[in-house]
Amino acid sequence: MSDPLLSVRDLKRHYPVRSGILKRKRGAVRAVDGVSFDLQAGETLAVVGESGCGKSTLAETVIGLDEPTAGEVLFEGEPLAGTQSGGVLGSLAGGVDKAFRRRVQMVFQDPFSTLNERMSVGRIVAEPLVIHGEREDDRAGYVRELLETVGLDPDRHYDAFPHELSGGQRQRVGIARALALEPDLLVLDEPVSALDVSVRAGILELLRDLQAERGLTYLLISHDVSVVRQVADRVAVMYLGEFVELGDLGDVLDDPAHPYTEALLSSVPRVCAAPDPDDRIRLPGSPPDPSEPPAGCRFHPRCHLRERLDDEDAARCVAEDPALTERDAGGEPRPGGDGRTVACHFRPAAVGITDRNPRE
Ligand SMILES: Nc1ncnc2c1ncn2[C@@H]1O[C@H](COP(=O)(O)OP(=O)(O)OP(=O)(O)O)[C@@H](O)[C@H]1O
Repeated sequence: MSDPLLSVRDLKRHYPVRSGILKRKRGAVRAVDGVSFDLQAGETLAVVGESGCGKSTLAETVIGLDEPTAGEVLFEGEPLAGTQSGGVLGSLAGGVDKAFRRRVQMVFQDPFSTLNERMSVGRIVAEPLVIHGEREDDRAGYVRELLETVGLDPDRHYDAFPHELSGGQRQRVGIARALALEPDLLVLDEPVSALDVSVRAGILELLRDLQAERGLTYLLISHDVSVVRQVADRVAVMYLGEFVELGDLGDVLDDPAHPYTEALLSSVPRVCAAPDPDDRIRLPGSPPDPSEPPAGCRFHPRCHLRERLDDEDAARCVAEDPALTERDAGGEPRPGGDGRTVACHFRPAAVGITDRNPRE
């Protein structure tokens, strides 16, 4: 396998919590707290998790919109300034970073707030070209081509303003703008969650077609497992700033190995049938405060599996922070390979649990 397009190593983004007149630092919100992954060219990795688990912070830190507290981001094997070996992000100066800024673009969640209402569609899509001094000779013609590529009508939409467009059309404008500099990697932050259900399928189909035609690589951020299922090749499940499971789409979604993944999925309707309410795993309470994550496994206070462990094993969940370790498809530890990784000390089979649902 060739080198990954993007590698993220132990990335952290902590926001200081300050209080008092002197605004002294009292602690830190650990929004992203030691995340690592590789992204191969042409693949889609989805990051899924509940609201507040750190997905958007991860996306923004990876793309350089936010400054990492620690860790490293490598693009085609080269570390970026602003991550561990490069110093402060404000000085994005090196050649790698200039290239990175062109080759990595973001599609934002809300096409209603991210398009400049005072600019025409043609100007919005051309803006990255203007900033980078690109295609001065035939900018308008190229922008018209881009509009066609994303399913808009250049004759109708080039001179239109955002308020004249539907939500789906606005998101198509956002995608055209992101494509203008011919990037390799698109970071898609909840690309359809602000849209009506009826237009979501069209946008997801467009993203799939663009990937097939242009060989694009996607980092998809979503809280919606049904969206992830339609687009992703691999899935990372995020909880309280950490990845708890990472693996191929089918492995993770059809046979989750981490109890949090099980709980997250048990509330999601399958394609044909809604889940039987009695089969759901109920996640008690809400996620803990990310400025004071629980000791040991961060999921342990809400874990349905832990309730079924004997005292000695249950104490391990509180005492030890499990690392993401390699497992085989059945969730058992294995020596090496590039399969799925899971951060949990236990597998139900290993502790004699066959029915993981704690209802009875
Ligand atoms: N600028 C900031 N200052 C302080 N805390 C922040 C800041 N941005 C995010 N946070 C906190 O970091 C944690 C992760 O937030 P983030 O927005 O990344 O989560 P998310 O999974 O994308 O959630 P959502 O889908 O609701 O946006 C949250 O507890 C949030 O309150």
